[in-house]
Amino acid sequence: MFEILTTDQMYEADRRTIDGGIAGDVLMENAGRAVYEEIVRHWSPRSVSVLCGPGNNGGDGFVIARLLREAGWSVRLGLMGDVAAPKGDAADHAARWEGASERLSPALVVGADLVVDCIFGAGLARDITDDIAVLVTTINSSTASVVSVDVPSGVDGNTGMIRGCAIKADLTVTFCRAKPGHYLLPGRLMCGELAIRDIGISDQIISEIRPNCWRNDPVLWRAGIHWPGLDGHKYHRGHLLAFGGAAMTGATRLVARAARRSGVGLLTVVSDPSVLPIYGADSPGVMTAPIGQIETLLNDCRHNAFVIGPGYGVGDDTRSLVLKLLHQCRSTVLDADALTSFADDPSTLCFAVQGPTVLTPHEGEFGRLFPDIEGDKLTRARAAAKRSGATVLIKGADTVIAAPDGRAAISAIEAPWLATAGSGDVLAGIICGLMAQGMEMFDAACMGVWLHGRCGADIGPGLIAEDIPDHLPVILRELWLASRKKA
Ligand SMILES: NC(=O)C1=CN([C@@H]2O[C@H](COP(=O)(O)OP(=O)(O)OC[C@H]3O[C@@H](n4cnc5c(N)ncnc54)[C@H](OP(=O)(O)O)[C@@H]3O)[C@@H](O)[C@H]2O)[C@@H](O)CC1
Ligand SMILES: Nc1ncnc2c1ncn2[C@@H]1O[C@H](COP(=O)(O)OP(=O)(O)O)[C@@H](O)[C@H]1O
Ligand SMILES: [K+]
Repeated sequence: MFEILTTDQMYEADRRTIDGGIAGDVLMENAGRAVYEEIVRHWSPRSVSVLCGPGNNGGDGFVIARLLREAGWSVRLGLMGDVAAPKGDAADHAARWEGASERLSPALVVGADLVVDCIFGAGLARDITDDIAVLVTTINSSTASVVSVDVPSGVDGNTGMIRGCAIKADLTVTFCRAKPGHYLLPGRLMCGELAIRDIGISDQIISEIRPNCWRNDPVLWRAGIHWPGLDGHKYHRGHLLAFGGAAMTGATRLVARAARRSGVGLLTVVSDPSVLPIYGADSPGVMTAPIGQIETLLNDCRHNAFVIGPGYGVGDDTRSLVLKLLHQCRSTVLDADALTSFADDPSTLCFAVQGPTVLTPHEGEFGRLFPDIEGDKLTRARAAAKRSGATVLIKGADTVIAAPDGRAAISAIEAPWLATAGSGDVLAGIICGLMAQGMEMFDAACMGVWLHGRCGADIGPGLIAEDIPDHLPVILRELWLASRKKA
C-alpha cells in the first residue's frame, strides 16, 4: 500500500483490472461503496449534498448518493451539465439514481451538513473557472463537513498543485493507492484525513505497472539497514569525517551528534585549528583533526564518509574542498554552504559527483543550484537527481527524496516542529551516519528523513534541534526490535 501512483498509472491499473474481468461499473460501485462506508464511519445521518461532475468522479457520486439514500439519509444531488450528460459507467450509475437531480450550484450547499465532492478527480484537465469556482468558494466558507472523492476537486493528483482553486476537505477517500497530490503541498493541505480504500485492483496488477514512487516508510529500506553484528567492531560501522566551519560551530556539532547517534563507529570533526577545541570539548566521544591534515586523512580509506556544508561558509575554499572530497568517490552528504558555494557554477558540482552522494537542499538552496528546473517538488527532485547523479532530497513538510534512476519517496509524517534552525544539520548528520555504516544512498536518505520525522513527531511542541539526536535511540530501537521479530 506504500506505492504512489500517477493518475495515468491509476487509469492503467483500472484498465488491466477491467481486462482481467472486473467490469468498470463494478469498480465504480466498489469505489462509491468505499466512500459510503467511510462516510457512515465518520458521521451519523444528516442532510447531505452530493456534487457530481461530468466524468467518472461524478459517477462515483451517483453510487454514494444511492447508498446513502438507501440507508435513510436525506440526500440532494447536484449535476454539472444536463442529466443525460454522464457517459459509460457513470451513465449506468446515473440511471440507478431514483432521486431528483439539481443543477450544480451554490444553492446545494445551503442547509447541507455534509458535502460530498465528486466534481473532478483524476480527470481534472485545466484550471477551474467561473461558476465552479464560485461553488468551491461557497463550500470552503460554509460550515458543512466535506468529503472529497479521490482528490479534492481542483487539486492536481499528479503534482499537488491547485488548478485555479480547490475544495478544502475534511476527509478524502482515494482508491487503490495514494497519488502524489495527496502528499505534496499544497494538495496535502486540502485533503484533510486521507483514506486509501481497496476497490478490487490486485497487488499483482500494481506490481506489473512498476510504480517508482512511494510514501516513505520502513518497508522501502529496512532490508538495507546494517545492524551491528555480534562480532563487529567500531570500524565495521564506519569512520565519518564531518567538516566543521570556523564561525558557526553549532551546526557541525549538531551534525556530529546526529551521525554518532545514528550508529556510526567513529567520527572526526575536521576544521581550522583555531576552533578544534570547541569541537573537541563538545562531546568526549568526538575526535578532531586540523584541516591541514586533509591529505593524510583522505589517504586513510577507513575514513569512508564525509559530510560538509552546515555552518561551513560559502566560497572558493569550500568549493575546492567539496571537489576534493567528491574525487574520493566515498559516501558524501552535501548540505547548506557546500551547495550554495556552487550557485555560480552548478555544472561543476554535477560533473564531480561520481560516488554515492546525497544533496540535501531546502527550497532556497535547490533554486540556487537548479534555477532552470521547474515544476512540482517530485518532478524537480527527480530532474536534479538525474542531472547530478546524486540522490537529491528537497526538504520541507513534504520532503521528497529522488534517486538518479527515477525512484522517489515522499515523506508523509506530520512534524511541523522540525521547522527550527539546526534541524536540517541534524538530518545531514543522520544520513551520512547511515551511509558510513554501509547503507545505499537512496535508502540512507529515505531512512534519515523517516527517523528525523519520527523524532520530530514524537518530541512535538518545544522541540529544538539538539533534542533530535538524543531521541534517535528510541526510534532506532523500535526498528531494531521489529527487525528481530521478522527474523
Ligand atoms: N474505472 C475507472 O476508471 C474508475 C474511476 N473512478 C473515478 O473516476 C475518476 C476519473 O474519472 P474521469 O477520467 O472521467 O475524470 P473526472 O475527474 O471525473 O473529470 C473528467 C471530466 O471533467 C471535465 N473537466 C476536467 N477539468 C475541467 C475543468 N477545469 N472545468 C470543467 N470541466 C473539466 C472533463 O472535460 P474535458 O476535459 O474532457 O472537456 C471531463 O468531462 C477518478 O478520479 C475516480 O473518482 C472510480 O470510479 C474507480 C473506477
Ligand atoms: N512544516 C514542516 N514540517 C515538517 N518538517 C519540516 C517543516 N519545515 C521544515 N521541516 C524540516 O526541518 C528541516 C529544516 O532544515 P533546514 O531548512 O536545512 O534548516 P537548518 O539549516 O536551520 O538546519 C528539514 O529537514 C525540513 O524538512
Ligand atoms: K473530487
